[in-house]
Amino acid sequence: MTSDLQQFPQILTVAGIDSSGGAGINADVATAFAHHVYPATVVVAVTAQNTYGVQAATLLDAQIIEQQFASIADDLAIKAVKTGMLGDREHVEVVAKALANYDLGPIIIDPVMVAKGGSKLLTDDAITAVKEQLLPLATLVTPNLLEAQQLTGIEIKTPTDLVQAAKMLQTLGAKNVLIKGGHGTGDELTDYVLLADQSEFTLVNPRIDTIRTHGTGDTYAAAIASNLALGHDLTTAIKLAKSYLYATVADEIIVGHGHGPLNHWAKGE
Ligand SMILES: Nc1ncnc2c1ncn2[C@@H]1O[C@H](COP(=O)(O)OP(=O)(O)OP(=O)(O)O)[C@@H](O)[C@H]1O
Ligand SMILES: Cc1ncc(CO)c(N)n1
Repeated sequence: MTSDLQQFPQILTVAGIDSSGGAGINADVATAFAHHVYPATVVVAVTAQNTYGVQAATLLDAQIIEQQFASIADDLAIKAVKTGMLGDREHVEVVAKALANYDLGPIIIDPVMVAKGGSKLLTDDAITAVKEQLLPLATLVTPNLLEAQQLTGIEIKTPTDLVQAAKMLQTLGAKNVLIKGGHGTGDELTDYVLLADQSEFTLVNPRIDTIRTHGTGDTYAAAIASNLALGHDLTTAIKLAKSYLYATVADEIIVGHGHGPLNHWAKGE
């Protein structure tokens, strides 16, 4: 369905719900609202988790996932979409098929594999499906260091390895690549970006001394999607998202006893 009305900027997040509210769809929705962007959601998984870790997870039936996409596509005007926790091979395939079927704008693939407490959010046999079916659709893929290693088979120890891995992700079909450095060691964290035109840049920030980093990856990708929906180009969208993310980590709120959630009020706009 189309409309001539000037529609409010809308994004879609395709991911899992976090019962403790800090990661997954919950983080994406908070991020979108903080950007004055409207978030629609396709729920793939429901998790029982808290700031200590993930206690249980259930994946929804393919049929209701397909219907959520259809319902949204029939009515809303989605300007950018991001994926997060997809769970297993079957669900990666269902989501890839839907993303290929509907025009939802730029596609940001956050290839979520492991939660902060160490629980697996994607089965090992799904990694091939991510490579073969999701990466070719990706406007941007946003792996952390471990995910980049899993997807490329390249052990990332040096800056040269990082560039190699990013190039490999492009060879696998992702147009633009952002490898996040949150799992790096040292006082500075470096994200590496390789764009479709082969230009590159890094984003460097001091490591904030906090354990309250639940949902950083989700928030980053959702902020990029929100900025794209607002009309920013990809480079600007990434830089603004990084600045938003940094503020949400720096100005911590105390929720729970472990890896607590981010402060989505930090920018206060
Ligand atoms: N302690 C910290 N201080 C400042 N920035 C951080 C910190 N931890 C993570 N970040 C930033 O958060 C972003 C996401 O990093 P990370 O590599 O941890 O992603 P992720 O593993 O996908 O996150 P998640 O565990 O939420 O899935 C990076 O840009 C990183 O620099
Ligand atoms: C539902 C969900 N998605 C993603 C992550 C990773 O941040 C998490 N912990 N939980």
